Amino acid sequence: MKSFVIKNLPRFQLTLRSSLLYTNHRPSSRFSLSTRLFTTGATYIRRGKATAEQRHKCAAVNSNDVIRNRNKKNRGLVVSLNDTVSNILATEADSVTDVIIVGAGVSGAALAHTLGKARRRVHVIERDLSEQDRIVGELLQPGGYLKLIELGLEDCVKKIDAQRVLGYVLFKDGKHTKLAYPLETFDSDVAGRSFHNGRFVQRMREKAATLSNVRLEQGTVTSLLEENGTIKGVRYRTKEGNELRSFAPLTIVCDGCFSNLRRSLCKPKVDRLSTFVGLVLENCELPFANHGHVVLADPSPILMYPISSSEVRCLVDVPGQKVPPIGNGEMAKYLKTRVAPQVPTEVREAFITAVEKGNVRTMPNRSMPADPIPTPGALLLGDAFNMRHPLTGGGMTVALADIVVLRDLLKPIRNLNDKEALSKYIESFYTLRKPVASTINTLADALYKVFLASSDEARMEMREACFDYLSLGGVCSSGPVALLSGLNPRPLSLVLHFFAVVIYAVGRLMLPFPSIKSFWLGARIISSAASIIFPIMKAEGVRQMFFPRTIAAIYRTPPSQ
Ligand SMILES: Cc1cc2nc3c(=O)[nH]c(=O)nc-3n(C[C@H](O)[C@H](O)[C@H](O)COP(=O)(O)OP(=O)(O)OC[C@H]3O[C@@H](n4cnc5c(N)ncnc54)[C@H](O)[C@@H]3O)c2cc1C
Repeated sequence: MKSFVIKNLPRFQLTLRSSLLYTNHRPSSRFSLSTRLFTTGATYIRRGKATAEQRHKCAAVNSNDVIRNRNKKNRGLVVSLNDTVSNILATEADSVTDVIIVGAGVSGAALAHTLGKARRRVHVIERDLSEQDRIVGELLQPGGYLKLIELGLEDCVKKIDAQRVLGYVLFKDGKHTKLAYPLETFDSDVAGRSFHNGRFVQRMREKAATLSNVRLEQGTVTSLLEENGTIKGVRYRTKEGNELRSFAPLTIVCDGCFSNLRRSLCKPKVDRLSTFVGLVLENCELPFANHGHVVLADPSPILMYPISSSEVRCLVDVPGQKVPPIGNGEMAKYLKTRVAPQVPTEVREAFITAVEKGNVRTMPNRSMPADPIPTPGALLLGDAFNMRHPLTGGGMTVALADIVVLRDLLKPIRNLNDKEALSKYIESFYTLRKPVASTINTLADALYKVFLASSDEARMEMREACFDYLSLGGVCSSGPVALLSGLNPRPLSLVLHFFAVVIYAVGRLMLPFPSIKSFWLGARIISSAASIIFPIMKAEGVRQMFFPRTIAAIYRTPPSQ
């Protein structure tokens, strides 16, 4: 059997058996234009299994551009199929692809491997298969690592110079407090991991591509194909500019935080909270090895953690919608004069050197509660579906936890063309994922607001109390850290700790003797805390978060096989 090497995966070249279809990467002379234009038919032709009828259908599709654009404005990038052709396509596609995955980032790559291992025929379409250099998704919480193990992907954090993370250190006004992950009851291998996101994703893509039933293709999905309210597949553009279509009974959209395709599958309420300014610090040692560092700076937190044995990622939060422009030097000035004096002295020089080197990147920090529009044949996953502030590094943990839930739910469905069963399982997915996802989301957004510096005395009292509460140790630190790390993401525990901080903040104002001023400040702290947490919980869905059993769902737990 022949092998093909995908050349645009420089770090981990993917070697694929010739039975897989890689339209983009094949010597074009070996394939006719129609073969390259319609991948589904092409698979058959390539394998020499195409019947005359199938060849005919394939040609018919290529010669008929029957896609109409209906309600594009209101529905997002969704186009409708002409009935006749879609029937032909359904017959073709049913026998070839079970699941189309849009995007092979953290979610898409992990999902491709997971569904491939479950013997689904998967077609992954990813815009850029080369190794990305990004400032996102670089710290995987231990809870996320446990999910990686459940998915059999833990080896993807090996051989990429990933660093073990054992907890956090919080810095505030010259003081610091160490918060260890509660890992005592776990295997010694379990810990957080920090790494270059691109290396991690590339390892997962590589692993998915080793499965003969996973087809990884470089292309940009431009729209979802819909017929009578059911998503039938996608339309995409290859690297060479060819417009192709792919069809499957289930399309899972994992196109990340800037998703163009989410609009028809959810009601996106995106809130831009702040911006992370990312730098890489070289040749320096963090004050506490193997720990994430969070500085409660003014106006907002600074994060640091190792991403390799010689590099430290520094993410400076800039609140609001705007950041100082990079081009005219204002950003460098801001970082040197306002931020540098607040970073720990051990890394200050490396911080200034990194600013002067000029490799400064920015990324918006956005929050978006999951609000799906249940649509037969399609599903959103990852940041396309749900986002939270990245302060707590929860995004990958939520995505991987969702994949575990989805994998278990889909297991009993042998035929994904059974639309009714598929829709019911997918609806159960929205309910089953909620307690874990909404706990991590609520904690991230609430903690970010608590950690912001403010001119409001009540907010500053709350910030101070939160730092002191976490410094108390025992359950006061292990409880919140278990939530943050994804080791024990329970909504009730989150609410208890949040209000324990509020009571602690108010209680100490009353000592040694309460005064009218302290009563008034205490009332403002309570009101301010409520104004932080209740809107987030409302957006997440109080009922789904705390009382998922009251929501109609066909399965409360993944059905036994
Ligand atoms: C600044 C910042 C820092 C973060 N840090 C952390 C952290 O430390 N830890 C953590 O757990 N989370 C972190 N997150 C969140 C984390 O990055 C995301 O939750 C995670 O990457 C989501 O994975 P995803 O697969 O949904 O999206 P992505 O990983 O972004 O993948 C999306 C993929 O889809 C592809 N794509 C997009 N459009 C198309 C298209 N039309 N057709 C084909 N392919 C397409 C893209 O090329 C990309 O490969 C951070 C987020 C931000 C903003």
